[in-house]
Formats: sequence, structure tokens, C-alpha cells
Amino acid sequence: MSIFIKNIMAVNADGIQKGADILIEGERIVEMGTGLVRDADRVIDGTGLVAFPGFLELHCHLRDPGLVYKEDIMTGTRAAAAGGYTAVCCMPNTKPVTDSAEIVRYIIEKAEKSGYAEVLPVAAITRGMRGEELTDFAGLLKAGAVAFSDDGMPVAEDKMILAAMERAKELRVPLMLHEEDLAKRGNGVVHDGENARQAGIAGIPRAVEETMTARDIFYAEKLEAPIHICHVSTAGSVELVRRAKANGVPVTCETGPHYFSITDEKILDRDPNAKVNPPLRETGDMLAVREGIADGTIDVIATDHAPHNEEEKAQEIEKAPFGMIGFETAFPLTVTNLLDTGVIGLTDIARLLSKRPHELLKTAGGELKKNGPADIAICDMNEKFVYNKDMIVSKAKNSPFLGMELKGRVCYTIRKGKFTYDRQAD
Ligand SMILES: NC(=O)N[C@@H](CC(=O)O)C(=O)O
Ligand SMILES: [Zn+2]
Ligand SMILES: [Zn+2]
Repeated sequence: MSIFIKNIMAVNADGIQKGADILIEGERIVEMGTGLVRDADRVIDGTGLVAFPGFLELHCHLRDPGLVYKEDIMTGTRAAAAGGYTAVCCMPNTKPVTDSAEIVRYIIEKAEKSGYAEVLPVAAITRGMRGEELTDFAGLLKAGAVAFSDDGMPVAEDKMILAAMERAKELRVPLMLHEEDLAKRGNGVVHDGENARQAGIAGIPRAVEETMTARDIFYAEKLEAPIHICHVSTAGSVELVRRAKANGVPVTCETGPHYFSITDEKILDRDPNAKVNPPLRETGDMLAVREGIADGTIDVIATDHAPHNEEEKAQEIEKAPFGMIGFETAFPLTVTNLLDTGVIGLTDIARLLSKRPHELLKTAGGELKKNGPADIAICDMNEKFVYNKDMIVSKAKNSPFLGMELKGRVCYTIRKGKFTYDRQAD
């Protein structure tokens, strides 16, 4: 199949090409220029639209195997494609935990058969994510894992995190760390602040996240071992990473759209969809996260798409599970809260959602160019819409952004030269 995209604004991390024509044949971009006239099976008029390199999700939960009542590989990747993603890394807190070559292969094979995006499995750091014994990193890598994480759980023991860092350094593979001190969290549910007190909900202090972030930066520096910090949510964590980078510590990090878009005010009405770990913080934290994105302290925007079903989320906020879906709102939230507010420019979107994630994983892609992979997100930067339940592609509906007006929308997603999302056709 061939696709010809005419007269589009092509945006890469390192520059913008206006009035670009892109010819796709098979799985590649075979020509990219201006003023081209070409025949193709499908022609897209890109006038008024923007093309980004397909987004790469560094952190999501597809719930497959074992928790497929929440989401599965087919529905999850379909939602990812609707968000402009062409590849997603899925976290190992599945059932059973993704800690064996067999499960890694199951995920990859199922994604190849039924997926709308490439699925890159993140394997567990410790067996069963129990924090007691390292998994077989080499064997898991060979099976196709791209990184290691016990996401959902911290690696609590110092000797375990040290062993994991040494192994990941040796194998040159990313170690993605969920920073949380469970003893300090206790029975906390939302950010520990004025809003939690007003709503009468137990709080999670910033220190729950920051002390573990500090510990792991300390060890990464000592061992000269690269680490990646997941879902940074506080001003203090941003500052810890900023200083570490300035000191030459090999640390990278991500944040989620919810941390730069909303605050813990959202929990005042006890909405379980606003319950997420780490929790939504205060305005000062939200602004610090934006600043960290603007100055490059924060490398990547990762959604932490965490689907839960409606019954689970219909419980009291104390009982409902942590997490919110994110694939379909990441781009509009980035446009609405980072681009339109002047925090970042257009090329930064390509950097934060595609180029940097590809660099961290050392995967090919993240750039629109001749002979490069035909992985493309075609977006309308100006379209406004009210996000509602009916438009959600994911199996799960747990979003705190329902009912909000957002700007910026994905129109088409192309992966390996094929449409994985076409809003007009849906
Ligand atoms: N972020 C969340 O609130 N929940 C995640 C786990 C995690 O990312 O830590 C989940 O798996 O549901
Ligand atoms: Zn986590
Ligand atoms: Zn997660």
C-alpha cells in the first residue's frame, strides 16, 4: 500500500518543514520534500494539519495477561493508536507478573497478531515483583523485553536496588523506577495537603516519593549506573533530578500529563478517577513539573495509562484502585497545557513524545525522514472538543478529564505504512 500526504507541516524534534509532501510505500517513508506530485492508493490532504513522528509510550499498563477485564493488548493498543502512539512499553504488573520469557513472548506475539501498535514489554526487576530475588535479566532481554521495572511497587531493599542497578548497567538496559516508600505512605490515598484535610482523606506526603528518588539518585551516582525515574510528581523530585543531571549522574525521568494539567483540587469531591499514584499534587508542584519539562530536566511525557473497570472505580475513593487512563488525552493535554501556555514549542512535542523515548530505548524511529519508518501521528492543533465517555476507545473509562474542553486532536495514526487510527472512518 502507498500513502501520499500532501502539504502538511512536518514537525521533528530538530525542526519544522512547512508544506511538506510525504510519500509512503510499504513500511517506509520513501520521499519527503515540497512540491511533489505523486500517485498513491490513498492521498491525504494535510493542509492545516501537523505530522509528528509516531508517539512512543514509555510507561503504560495493558493488563494482559490476567487482568483483561480492565484492558487487553488489542483494546489498549487501539486506544494508544487513537492517541497518536505507534509503540508502547507495557509494565509488568500483570497476572502473573511479567517475569518470565514465556510471558514476554506471549505479549509480543499477541501484539503482533491483534495489536494496533508495537508493544515493547517491560519485564519485572524482581520475581513476582516481590522485591526478593532478581529476575533473569539476560533471558528476559533475549525474549524481547526492552527495560526492567517493578512499577506499581518500589524496590524497597537497598541491596536489591543495588543489585538491579549493577545488572542493568552491565547489560545496558533501562531501569525504570517507581519511587515510593510504602511505610511512609501508610494508608494515604491522595496528596497530603489542605484539600485532603478538607475532604477528610488520608494523605500521601511528598517525602514518600522524594526520599526514594533521592536514595536511587545517590546509588546511581555511586555505581555510575543509568536509571530512569517514573512519574515524577513533586517540585522536590524535579529539583533532585535537575541537580543530579547537573552533577553528571546518569538519570532520566518522565512525568504524566495529569501532573502538568491538574492538581489535588480534583479530589475535593472525592472522585475516584482522580486517585492516582503518585497523587495529584499542588499548584506549585504542577508549575515545577512544567518548568522541568521546559528546561529538559524531564525527558519524556509518559501517560502511565492505568485502566481500571467501572465497578472498581465506583467504590469510595479510599477503596478504589490507584490509576487513570491516559493514551487518548496525552496529546490534547500537551497542546492545551504546555504548548498554548508557552511552556514548550511545537518541536518539543516531537521530542517529548517521540524522539527522547526512542533515544532512551535506543530504538529506530522518532523522526520523520526519507527512508525512515512510516510511523506518523497526523494532528489538528486547533480543534477543540469536550472529552466525553462516548469517544473513549479504551476498555476503561477512568479519566479525571471527562467533561473538560481540550484543544489539539489526533486525526490519523499510521504505523509501518498502515492506518491504525482514522478518526473520520471510526
Ligand atoms: N499509577 C497508578 O496509579 N497505578 C498503576 C501503578 C503505577 O504506575 O505505579 C497501576 O498499575 O494501576
Ligand atoms: Zn508506578
Ligand atoms: Zn505505572
